[in-house]
Amino acid sequence: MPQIIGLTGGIASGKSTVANMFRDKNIPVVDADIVAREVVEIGTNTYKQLVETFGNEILNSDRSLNRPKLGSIIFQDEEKRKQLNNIMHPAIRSKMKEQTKQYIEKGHETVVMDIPLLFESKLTHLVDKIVLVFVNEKTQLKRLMNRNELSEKEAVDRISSQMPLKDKVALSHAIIDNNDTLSYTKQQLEEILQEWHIPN
Ligand SMILES: CC(C)(COP(=O)(O)OP(=O)(O)OC[C@H]1O[C@@H](n2cnc3c(N)ncnc32)[C@H](O)[C@@H]1O)[C@@H](O)C(=O)NCCC(=O)NCCS
Ligand SMILES: Nc1ncnc2c1ncn2[C@@H]1O[C@H](COP(=O)(O)OP(=O)(O)OP(=O)(O)O)[C@@H](O)[C@H]1O
Repeated sequence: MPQIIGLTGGIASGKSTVANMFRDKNIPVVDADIVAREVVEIGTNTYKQLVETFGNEILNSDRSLNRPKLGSIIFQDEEKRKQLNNIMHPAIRSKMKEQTKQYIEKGHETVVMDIPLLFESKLTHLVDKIVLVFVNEKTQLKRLMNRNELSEKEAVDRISSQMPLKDKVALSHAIIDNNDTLSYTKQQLEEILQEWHIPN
């Protein structure tokens, strides 16, 4: 039986970093953030619904989606975030399921679904096992501000839009502590794969 691993965490906790470690082991990853970009390409249904709901102000001059602008709207307004989620999540979910199915049909025994909002969006039924990438609040804030060049307020807004990472711990089957070096993170991943009898 193929095994689907759900990879989750909080914003800037290190999911993409760990996802790349899976890819290095030839375990394919279906990434919700990448799929979320595909479903809003100009002309898609999702794109049209977003423009209808949020107006032309969320577009760049070439009519592509202005991501920082949309982010600044939805991360500080729960109602607007819900509207965005209602428009985008069904499309993201069905495309992710399709991509996962394709990897399994190609013969992969293990596929990773990287889903930041796995718990918030109640998607745990899509996966067999859950790996949580964990960082403490201080590290999370610092890495998010550095990576996205956000002010402290903007970064705190983004972190607060998700379930607190510490509440995700008890809901996960394995935890990777990513506060430390990348080699320590990789070592923990290898231990989990061994414990779950996943060849790597
Ligand atoms: C608002 C958008 C355009 C901002 O784009 P931006 O390039 O700044 O961020 P990016 O897409 O790289 O997302 C970064 C992280 O933000 C967090 N995040 C994104 N969307 C949401 C959301 N609706 N609620 C809570 N956290 C979110 C996730 O941890 C994600 O990994 C973008 O995040 C988006 O399209 N969000 C809606 C789709 C979604 O919910 N994606 C999350 C995975 S299902
Ligand atoms: N162990 C580590 N040591 C130092 N920096 C790290 C470590 N792990 C990740 N980072 C850095 O922290 C930032 C966040 O990591 P990453 O992009 O992997 O997180 P993410 O969970 O995928 O984020 P998002 O939810 O926003 O997609 C990146 O700039 C990354 O280079």
